[in-house]
Amino acid sequence: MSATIIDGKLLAETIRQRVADEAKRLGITPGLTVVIVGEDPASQVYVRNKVKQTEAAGFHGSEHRLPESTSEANLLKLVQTLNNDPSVHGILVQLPLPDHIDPDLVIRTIDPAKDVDGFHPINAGKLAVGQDSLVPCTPQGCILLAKTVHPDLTGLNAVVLGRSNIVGKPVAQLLIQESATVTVAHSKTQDLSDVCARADLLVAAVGRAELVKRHWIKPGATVIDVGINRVADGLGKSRLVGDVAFNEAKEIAGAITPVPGGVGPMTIACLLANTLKAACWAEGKPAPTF
Ligand SMILES: Nc1nc2c(c(=O)[nH]1)N[C@@H](CN(C=O)c1ccc(C(=O)N[C@@H](CCC(=O)O)C(=O)O)cc1)CN2
Repeated sequence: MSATIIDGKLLAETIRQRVADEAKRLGITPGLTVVIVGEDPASQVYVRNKVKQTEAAGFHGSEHRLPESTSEANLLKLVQTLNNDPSVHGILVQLPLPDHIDPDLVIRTIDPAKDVDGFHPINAGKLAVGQDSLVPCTPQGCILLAKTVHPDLTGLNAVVLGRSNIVGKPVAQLLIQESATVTVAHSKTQDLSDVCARADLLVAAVGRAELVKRHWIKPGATVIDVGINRVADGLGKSRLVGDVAFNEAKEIAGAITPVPGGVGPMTIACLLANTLKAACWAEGKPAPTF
């Protein structure tokens, strides 16, 4: 039997609409500023889409496009300026940054109350101890997608494949908050495929194209594929694939997210939700949840 395909594009549209409606109801115009350094083509597209979708939600969106040669000091100065600008509720510095800039230092310089990526150590710490915080967007998206299949994640055996600060660790924290039983697996895990094959819910966030094969998946499991890997299609062009070998996985999984059209679109929808949350906090209004 073939798995249910979880439609991330559709859910992202629904979330974006709800976020826009809530902002209107609250009488708030959230402001998001996106900073990009350099010419990475994929980043250019993501930033364009972020600003476009921000404006489509009725928010104020702006961008700073800086040349590859921008010094770390100048980028930090810009972040400080944005920290001090009351019309900016959310600041996002697009990753990856050029090699001469330390991303951790940049992230630590963003005011945690405006850190709509949720990457600042203060926000990561709050998430770890279960305090309300700005939560990283892709992990939030993973949970919302998983909940379309399992509205209650309590007691599910969840395996998170990947341990990055941006996806793996926060997804694991969110799943713990949802009372799932969580295993974090990674490239050094022994019997990796067997560990994954015990999961009722498998979140693949390892950044390796089509690593997860059919026999890594428990029959009927829900598979959330975070990977976005560009590979050659053999015809001189390229195509996007996830961390899961989708065609074989969908024959055994109960439900699965596609790539593209799964987790990716949820990242920007959750970014708008975080921007509204930051704006509500700044204006002393209760922040809605989605
Ligand atoms: N500061 C940040 N940098 C980066 C983040 C992030 O959350 N914050 N995440 C990724 C890139 N990213 C957002 O920035 C992102 C990636 C993918 C998508 C998306 O919608 N993907 C589509 C396919 C798009 C395509 O054709 O290339 C999909 O999966 O359907 C949105 C946002 C790294 N940097």
